[in-house]
Amino acid sequence: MSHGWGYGPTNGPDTWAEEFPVANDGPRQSPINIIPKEAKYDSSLKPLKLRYDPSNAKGILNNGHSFQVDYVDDTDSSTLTGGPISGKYRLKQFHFHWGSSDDRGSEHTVNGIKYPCELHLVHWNTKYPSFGEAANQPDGLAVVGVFLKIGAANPRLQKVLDALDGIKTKGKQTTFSNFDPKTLLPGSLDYWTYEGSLTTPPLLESVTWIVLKEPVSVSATQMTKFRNLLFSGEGENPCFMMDNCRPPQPLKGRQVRASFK
Ligand SMILES: N/C(=N\S(N)(=O)=O)N1CCCC1
Ligand SMILES: [Zn+2]
Repeated sequence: MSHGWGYGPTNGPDTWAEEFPVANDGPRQSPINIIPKEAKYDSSLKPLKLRYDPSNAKGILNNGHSFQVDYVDDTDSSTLTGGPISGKYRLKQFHFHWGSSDDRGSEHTVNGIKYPCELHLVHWNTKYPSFGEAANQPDGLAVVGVFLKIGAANPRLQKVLDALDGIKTKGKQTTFSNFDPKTLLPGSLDYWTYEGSLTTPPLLESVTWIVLKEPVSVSATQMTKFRNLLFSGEGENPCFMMDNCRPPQPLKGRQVRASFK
């Protein structure tokens, strides 16, 4: 039975370096703790431009580590441009990380504060022929991170949450169509940005991180729906999906820039 990486006591983030040495040795690992007072305002940073075609949504999958909503990425109809990046990056998928309780779950932290959940919108640089190729390049990926904060129920999340009953166990997927992830974003697109990595194995150091300053709301009841997913597959011992978050990693001299004063 393959052991495989995960978030448990025997295969969690502290063990990943055994198979993926970059976990400990890499100069640009993610996530990080963002200290706003140490971020440098950069007036050359452009506004983010996110243009998504809702009809590109194609499915929702429980991948055993999180769940993801996948997008058709064979044209430039759903893209990220502007911000800290050059050129055009195509939306590949979005997914979330969350905790076992409302006091933790995000991967990035702000002044050491953890949010209960963090949304990641994963994009790849169209100067490369595919996501797989781009993921191995230092400027290959751009991930927009959005914090979710406990408050009023977020109606924009509901369509995603209502689909989770159909993908309870690892490997399950269903169709998921007509969804614009722009609706999940906060009113302000102010952001912090730094050069980092995937936060899961293979931890490739190919991500330009764009972390939005303003969180969006999620209710405690909505959070329970995330935690009702299973890491485990059908017929396996059930293991509820929660705390699927890597802790902040050493900054190793990196500069975090801010798009706002
Ligand atoms: N770790 C990842 N994204 S993340 N958590 O760094 O945004 N991914 C692994 C394969 C596709 C995206
Ligand atoms: Zn992620």
